[in-house]
Amino acid sequence: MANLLEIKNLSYKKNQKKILQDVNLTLQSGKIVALLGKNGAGKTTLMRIIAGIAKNYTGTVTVSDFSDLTERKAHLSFSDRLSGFRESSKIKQLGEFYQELYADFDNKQFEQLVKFMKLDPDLRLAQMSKGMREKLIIALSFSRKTDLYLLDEPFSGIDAMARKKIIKSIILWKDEKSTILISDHFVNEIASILDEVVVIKDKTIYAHKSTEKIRESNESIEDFYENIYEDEED
Ligand SMILES: Nc1ncnc2c1ncn2[C@@H]1O[C@H](COP(=O)(O)OP(=O)(O)OP(=O)(O)O)[C@@H](O)[C@H]1O
Repeated sequence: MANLLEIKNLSYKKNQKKILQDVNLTLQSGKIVALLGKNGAGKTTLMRIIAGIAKNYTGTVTVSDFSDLTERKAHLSFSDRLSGFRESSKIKQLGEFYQELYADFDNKQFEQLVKFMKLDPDLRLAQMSKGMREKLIIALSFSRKTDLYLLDEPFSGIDAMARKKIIKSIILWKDEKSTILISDHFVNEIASILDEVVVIKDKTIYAHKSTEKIRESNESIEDFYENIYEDEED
């Protein structure tokens, strides 16, 4: 099977401080993968590097065989908190904006996803709750037809119903060949849909295991993750 994401010997510093060191990670196509780690472990940083937003790293990052930044960006989608948009923008206007920005954006699919998420297309960003924003980010992300989806903490601070809706949409709208990397602090809420688990600890990829292997050894995914941090005190 083809490697969709390949990270080799990646290190990253910010203000002289080492944030990630010697990260190596290979993900194949068609997988749903959790990126786990406690606060400050480096999950967002790693996603920003893959997405080409954080640039001054050493090592190589390849997405669908593309390492060149422009080409790499065309083959991935990164949920970026909607920070670049005016608060007065309506949902449907964001759809139009994305359509101009990304050749692979399908506005029809966006309209369907917005409906599926029970969002009003005329709602403005300023009127939206955290959960509604997360749903919108998911709708925008999955309206692009791309190889790699990077979802940064899509479940933070949202209620159980919204979580279920997001998980359902991932299952329903995910293309067979695309790979999704989802960062979170907890794993239990997404455990059922995961193919693999990646844990960041001590500035690097501390563990990478398939959920099948974890379950084979009679361990729950949650225990597997918690055992990694067991001996640590905060
Ligand atoms: N702008 C910045 N300047 C300096 N250090 C930063 C900056 N942003 C993040 N860091 C540091 O980088 C490390 C990784 O942060 P990052 O946000 O990637 O972690 P995270 O795993 O996503 O955390 P969380 O779960 O809290 O979102 C932390 O030690 C943090 O202090």
